[in-house]
Amino acid sequence: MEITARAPGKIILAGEHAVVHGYAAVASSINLYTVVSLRLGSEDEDTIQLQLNDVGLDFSWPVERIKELLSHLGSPFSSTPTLCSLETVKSISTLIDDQNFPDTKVGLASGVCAFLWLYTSILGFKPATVIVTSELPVGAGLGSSAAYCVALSAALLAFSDSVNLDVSQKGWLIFKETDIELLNRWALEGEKIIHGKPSGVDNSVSTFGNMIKFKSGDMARINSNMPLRVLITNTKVGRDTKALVANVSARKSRHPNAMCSVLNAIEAISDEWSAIIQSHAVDDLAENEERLGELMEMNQGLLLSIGVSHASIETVLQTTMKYKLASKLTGAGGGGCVLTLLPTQLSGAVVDKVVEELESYGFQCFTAGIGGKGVQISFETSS
Ligand SMILES: Nc1ncnc2c1ncn2[C@@H]1O[C@H](COP(=O)(O)OP(=O)(O)OP(=O)(O)O)[C@@H](O)[C@H]1O
Ligand SMILES: C[C@@](O)(CCO)CC(=O)[O-]
Ligand SMILES: [Mg+2]
Repeated sequence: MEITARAPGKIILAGEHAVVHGYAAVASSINLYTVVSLRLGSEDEDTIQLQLNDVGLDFSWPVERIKELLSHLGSPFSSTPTLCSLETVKSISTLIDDQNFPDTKVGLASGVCAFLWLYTSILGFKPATVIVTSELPVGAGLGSSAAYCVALSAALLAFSDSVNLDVSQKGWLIFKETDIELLNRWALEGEKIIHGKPSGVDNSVSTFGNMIKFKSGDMARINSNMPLRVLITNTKVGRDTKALVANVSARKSRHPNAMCSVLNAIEAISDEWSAIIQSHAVDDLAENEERLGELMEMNQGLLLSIGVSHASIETVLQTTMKYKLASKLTGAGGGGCVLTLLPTQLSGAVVDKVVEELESYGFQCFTAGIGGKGVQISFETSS
């Protein structure tokens, strides 16, 4: 039997980085997905195979070799999301080294490590083939790591003893409430391997979908009363969330008072964002869009002050500013993607001009549906 799971990416509208330190953030799912298909039993019966199509990597581990390094952990323990210890990361790294991991792709090794941890913890040592494909740019601020961990956790849990699913149902299905909490906790353990110190906002919005406000591990759903349109510009400058998060923490320990003031200011922006977006005053749409734009500009200024902007991001800001449009980086920054608010009254001709100018720098612009469903699974064989 084959199972397919899909999990959405996300945009952070306000509060990235601050959220790692316990301050509020506002995030929304987008309709771009990472898809994981999982078939138990592999062509070669005694292996666990992983195919990462977007990054051109293929792995095949003999089950016996994985057991040799990890069976002392007593897996599977699918109902108990558990931190992957440093010692286990070392054992898993040996499994990755066995596969002659290409030096040029070494940044992707933590994702493979997260796979092996989630796989063996949830399903133990059953042979299988797992294929990952994504519509999200990998490592560009749209939550590709969270979507990867959430979709993997969903596919693995669907085959575990810990969740109850009706395999006869057709189409995309959602998990029951208790099962989805378990899934989200496993995805967070995967994110910890990739990010080091994730706040949990990315995996939560990918798991539950919609728009959320997130603070210190707690999530509140936001019911948006405003149409929201943003342009996403991928600067294509590669970056790594783990390093950026670590840099912000280091700056915070060097300048605790100044950094706390900045992070508090970011939280005030997240609070105002969520209040405006939920406001019922539909007559004030243009005014509210203006206020959101101002908040985005302020948030971007504060993100610059904590050291996570980049020359490419500044180029996007200067370009959109010429058209009086507000922008901010989204996700960890340091390159990656930038959001530009597109007010309802903005003409298509202006949007086309902005996109043309941004793309002349080699950036890639696109739009995405905001606030759709979270993780889903299907028992129908993908074509
Ligand atoms: N489709 C995929 N195939 C393989 N690995 C992936 C995939 N998507 C994500 N990853 C893993 O996630 C890592 C990128 O995560 P990272 O957190 O740096 O960026 P992001 O999640 O896209 O951005 P942000 O955290 O700012 O939202 C990759 O290096 C890889 O290990
Ligand atoms: C930079 C960060 O705040 C958001 C990354 O999308 C990290 C996190 O919250 O885990
Ligand atoms: Mg990430």
